[in-house]
Amino acid sequence: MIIAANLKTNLTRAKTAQYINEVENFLNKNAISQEVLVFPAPSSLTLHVGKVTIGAQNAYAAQNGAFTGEIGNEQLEEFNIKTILIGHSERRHVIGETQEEIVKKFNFYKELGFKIVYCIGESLQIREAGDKVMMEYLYSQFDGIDIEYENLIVAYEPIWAIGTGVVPTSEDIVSVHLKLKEKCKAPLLYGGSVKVSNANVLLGLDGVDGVLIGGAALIADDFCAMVEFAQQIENK
Ligand SMILES: O=C(CO)COP(=O)(O)O
Repeated sequence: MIIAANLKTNLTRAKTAQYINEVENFLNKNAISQEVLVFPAPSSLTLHVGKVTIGAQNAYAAQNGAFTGEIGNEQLEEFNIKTILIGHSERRHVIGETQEEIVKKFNFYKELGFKIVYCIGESLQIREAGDKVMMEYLYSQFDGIDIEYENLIVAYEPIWAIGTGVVPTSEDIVSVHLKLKEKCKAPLLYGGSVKVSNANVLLGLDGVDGVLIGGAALIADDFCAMVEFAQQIENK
C-alpha cells in the first residue's frame, strides 16, 4: 500500500529534516514494504536517498522562467524530486486553481515522467445532492486527465472530511472507491481526517490502496504507526 504524508504549510526546514530522518530510520529498522511518500513544504524540499520518497506539494508547469513566487521543474531537479501532488482541494478551492490549470500542470509533469498523486473530492453540498450528482462531479475532475497514465495515483479526499475530524462511513468510502475504480484503474488513496485511531479500519477497506494524511502525519511517530498498520494488514 501507499502511505503518504502531506505536511502542507507546516514544519521548518530543520524539523522536516528531522521528520524525514525519523521516518527513514523506522522503515529501515522494521520490515516495511509499503510505499511511503512525504510531501514537505516547498522551503523544506531536499535531496533524500532512501526508502522515503520526497514529493512536491505543488510546482508550476514550467522548467523555469518569470513566474514570481513559483518553483518549476528546475528547482525540483536539484533535489531529484520526481513525485508531485496535483489538484489538491486546497489548490482548487483555497488558491483557486482551475481544472484547466490543473490539466496543464498534470500534462507537464506527466511528460517529465513524474509520479503524480492526483487529488479529487467533493464538497458537502455536492455530497448532499446525492450519489449520482456526487459521482458525476468526481468524474468531472478527471476531465482532461490521462487516467491511464502509468505513474498515476489518485487520492479521493472528500473536502468536508479534510481537517474536520469527520470521516465518511466505511460503506460510503468503499462505495465511492469502487465506483471510481470502475473508471480509473490507478492506485486509489483515501484522504480526509485519517489518524492513528481510524487508519487501521480505513486501510482495510475494499478499494482503498493507501491513505493521504494531513494533520495526523505531522508527528513522525504517528505517521510511522499508520505505516505499520498498513504493513500488518498486508502481512495477513
Ligand atoms: O488534505 C489532506 C491530505 O492531503 C487531508 O488532511 P487531514 O488529514 O488533515 O484531514
